[in-house]
Amino acid sequence: MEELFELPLETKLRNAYSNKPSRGYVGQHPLIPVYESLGIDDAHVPESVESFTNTLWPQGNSSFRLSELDKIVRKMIVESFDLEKYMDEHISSTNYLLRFMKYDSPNTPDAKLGLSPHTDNNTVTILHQNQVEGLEVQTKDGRWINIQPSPTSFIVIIGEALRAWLNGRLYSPRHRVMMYGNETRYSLGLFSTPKSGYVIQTPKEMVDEKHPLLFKPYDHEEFMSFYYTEAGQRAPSALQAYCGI
Ligand SMILES: O=C(O)CCC(=O)C(=O)O
Ligand SMILES: [Fe+2]
Repeated sequence: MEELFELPLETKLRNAYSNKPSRGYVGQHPLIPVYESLGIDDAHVPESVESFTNTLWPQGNSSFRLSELDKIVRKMIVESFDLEKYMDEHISSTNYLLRFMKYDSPNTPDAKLGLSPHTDNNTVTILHQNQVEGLEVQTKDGRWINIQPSPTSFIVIIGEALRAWLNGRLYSPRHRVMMYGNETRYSLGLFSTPKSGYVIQTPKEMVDEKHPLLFKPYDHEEFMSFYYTEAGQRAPSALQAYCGI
């Protein structure tokens, strides 16, 4: 992964530009200048990953199978809520975005914001990073806890799309990246994301008197258009503002 970031910026931009938000190259943002990332769309489609990796590693590279881990996690969740009859639809209604991220070290005694606090809007996020700390997750009572990086584990984060589908039964935590010290941080995220045109609708089994319906059915891609508007960015919960009941 480090070689990837040794490419000149112009090459990365030329190779990886995308019109869709959070796909392709993202970086040079004045609020978080230490952050750069590269997102590969349709990361579960071998041809799309191959064409991307061929551009970056013409000498070849091993294939990514992280999507299997995502499916295992989602199947376990579906089973634990007795929603097996929705399994096929749940699994087949997502695409994958694979994103590489680079956070420059601040090289100052002060911490620097690497990525602003947010919840993930997609279904499930799987993260892995080099041995440089920085990811922090907010507890329900507002405390930030530091996630210790491990070379042998992945971090799984529940996204808002899954929270909405499960009518709030699972929590989608706010998280951020804070950079300290003088080491560059690299991370990799696989984001399972509802397909465009697929309407996320809470199964009736998840709704009862104790658990009234939280969100109207919604299309993720249309919600993302709202998310990037001023109203979406200002709302304490963009999903709540968009389709909350
Ligand atoms: O770099 C990380 O560890 C976190 C990235 C993240 O939260 C995101 O891209 O949504
Ligand atoms: Fe995130």
